[in-house]
Amino acid sequence: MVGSMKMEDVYIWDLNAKWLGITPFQLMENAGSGVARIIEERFGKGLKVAVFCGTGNNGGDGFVTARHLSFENDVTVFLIGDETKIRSEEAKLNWSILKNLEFVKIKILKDSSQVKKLSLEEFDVIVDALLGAGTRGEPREPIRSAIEKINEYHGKAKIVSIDLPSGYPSKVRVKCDFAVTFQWDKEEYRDFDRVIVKIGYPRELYHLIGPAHVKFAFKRKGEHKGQNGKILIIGGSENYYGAPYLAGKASSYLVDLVYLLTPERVARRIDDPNLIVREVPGDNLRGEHIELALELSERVDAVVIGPGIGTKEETKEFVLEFIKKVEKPMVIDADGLKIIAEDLDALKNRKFVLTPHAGEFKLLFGVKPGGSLVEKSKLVKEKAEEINGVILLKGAYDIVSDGKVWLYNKTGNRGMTTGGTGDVLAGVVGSFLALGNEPLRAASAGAFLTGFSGDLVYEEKGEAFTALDVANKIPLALKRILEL
Ligand SMILES: NC(=O)C1=CN([C@@H]2O[C@H](COP(=O)(O)OP(=O)(O)OC[C@H]3O[C@@H](n4cnc5c(N)ncnc54)[C@H](O)[C@@H]3O)[C@@H](O)[C@H]2O)[C@H](O)CC1
Ligand SMILES: [K+]
Repeated sequence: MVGSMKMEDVYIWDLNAKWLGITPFQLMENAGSGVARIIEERFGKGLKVAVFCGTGNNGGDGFVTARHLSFENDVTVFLIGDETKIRSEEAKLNWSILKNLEFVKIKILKDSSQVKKLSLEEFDVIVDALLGAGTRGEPREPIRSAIEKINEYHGKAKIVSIDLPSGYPSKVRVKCDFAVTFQWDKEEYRDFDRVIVKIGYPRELYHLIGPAHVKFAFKRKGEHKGQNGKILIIGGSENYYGAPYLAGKASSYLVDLVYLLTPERVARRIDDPNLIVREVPGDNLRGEHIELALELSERVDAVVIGPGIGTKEETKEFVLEFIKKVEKPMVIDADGLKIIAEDLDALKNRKFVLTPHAGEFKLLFGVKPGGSLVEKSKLVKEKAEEINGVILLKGAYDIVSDGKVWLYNKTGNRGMTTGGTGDVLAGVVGSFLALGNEPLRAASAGAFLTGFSGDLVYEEKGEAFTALDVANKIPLALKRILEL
């Protein structure tokens, strides 16, 4: 069991499950049949059952439960609300199926006066499918009266809530004997007895990075200029100018302001109006440029350090000093990784994502990742825990870990081995940091979005494409993901 889950995780798994092709119809069928099975296991058959349904998908689960219990039990469905309010396709389908059955009694109660008049003496079991995860605020009428009506029979009939006691977490909630909840034990659902049933999610969903990670990471802090993330890219040297440019280009699609700190000869080669280039004299960044770099870092939300920065002695001093002093979350990539490999202590109390490929991983940790996905993820998790930060190990499947959980990303293709896609990735991960995400989310979303952009380029061009193609495909990739 992977500990307790946050609701946000559940929404992410839901969305990624859909991306895998698992439909809400399957989930609702499995949910409702799971509840029916638990009821029959616990209370037998030949029961008089009342199923109280709302007009959301919690109610939809109730429709399915009623169908599964019908005929062998005497089932009455109470729809609390107007049937035209049933809105999801899956709930509508299950409602119409129910209405076609002869052996299910249906009562539609639209207002609370009708509900208050109800007597439920005859029922052995009352199923509460009024409200579930979609509850917003205190229960409103007529649902409220239905909750109060059910509670009149607490201790007389068996009361089984679907997913959670309706009304929860407000104090007006169903006093159920237990709730049947789905697939994982949400930490928000703690103070009631519950039975967990699986409803079709593959367990590996906990480890799969999907489009939902990008959707949640691409939150826009505010709609005003400059509130949507500012990033500083530090890189370039006498023999590399493309790397910092690619990282900056990728970032320019995701955040509002992109600063680029680079030696003058690199700066002269970059004439992209989206990038605010700050140059230092000479061929390489070195110790005397620390102050400028730190001063610039104060203006941004996140930093990417390493693309094309080179490994001259003078540059090593600059990189290590900067990493120790910077106050912002950062991505350390490429030559930056080679430099800190000599002094991992520089990472103490820092907030960072390392983005090594297998060779850089070996340089950092003395062991080359190999074997199965699980073996590699175990190694990445172990090293991430050791350095107390996030590692994104690039590969056919990228592996991301913060030392507590591990995730893998399947997007991307063979064409991505072209030089520079690592720089694009570093810029994308840095941008998600700049948008306010924790390192694990930033790395996960960055891996998915970069690979997905590469997949869109592959669809268009086959394997012969450049890293700049990948960077320029980010807007379309993001659009596709946000539409899912
Ligand atoms: N992925 C899963 O885990 C699955 C969940 N299923 C079930 O779906 C519900 C969540 O369904 P949703 O439609 O989002 O919301 P609800 O049915 O819980 O409620 C929405 C419904 O109720 C009205 N409403 C909201 N707040 C209130 C209120 N305070 N008072 C009165 N009415 C309220 C709102 O207008 C809607 O009409 C989840 O709990 C599971 O049971 C899937 O079926 C299986 C997979
Ligand atoms: K419920």
